[in-house]
Amino acid sequence: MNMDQLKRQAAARALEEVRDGMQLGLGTGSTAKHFVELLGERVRAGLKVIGVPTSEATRMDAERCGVPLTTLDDIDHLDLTVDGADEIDPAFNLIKGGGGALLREKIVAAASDRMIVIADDTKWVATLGRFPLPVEVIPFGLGATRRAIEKAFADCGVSGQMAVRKAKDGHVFVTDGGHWILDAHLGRIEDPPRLAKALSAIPGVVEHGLFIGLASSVVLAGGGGIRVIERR
Ligand SMILES: O=C[C@H](O)[C@H](O)[C@H](O)COP(=O)(O)O
Repeated sequence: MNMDQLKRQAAARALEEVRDGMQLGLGTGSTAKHFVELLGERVRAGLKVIGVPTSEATRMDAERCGVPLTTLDDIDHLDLTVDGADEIDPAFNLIKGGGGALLREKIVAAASDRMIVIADDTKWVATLGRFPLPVEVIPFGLGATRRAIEKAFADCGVSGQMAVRKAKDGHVFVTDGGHWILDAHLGRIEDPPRLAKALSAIPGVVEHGLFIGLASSVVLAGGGGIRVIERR
């Protein structure tokens, strides 16, 4: 089974948790895209749900698949968010934002009663940090913000190169919110909650890709089958 089939399997398992009438957060990325497609099939077969997309890309996918959409201004909570991740550790800390959607993803996950993370099992790691940590920043004052981030890294005992993310065309990648992303190559993040707190305190940082205390369960698809792990 190839990686894409594993991602679809994880998405299909998460779909089993969806009930009629649910208000859903719809994640972003290649794994979440499978979930939106499978959800669309169920909607076309009569399932009644409404979704809040975490990116313009997901909004377009959901519209294409016939999933009805709303916003967090029009509903007061979400029952369940299903989203992918770039890394997941045993404490259910996540790195997200490889696709640049971390800000809306975090807003949606935080507004949700439950978050199911769907992934192939290569995303499950002992320690976060091999995947570069995305930090979404305001372009204004970037030099000062960068120095503040470096100081936060040093205070938290991590270090590594940071680079402004580029799009495929070589131009700076701009998020759905009009911001830029610094990708920090840290290698190991020993204390993700501490680093998350330090980054959140920096004025030019809009959001960062450390998701702490948001995931309720993880669905991992691998060669040996599906594993569902619940947060204790
Ligand atoms: O911004 C992107 C999201 O955080 C994705 O959920 C994450 O990058 C995982 O994406 P994929 O399922 O494509 O590996």
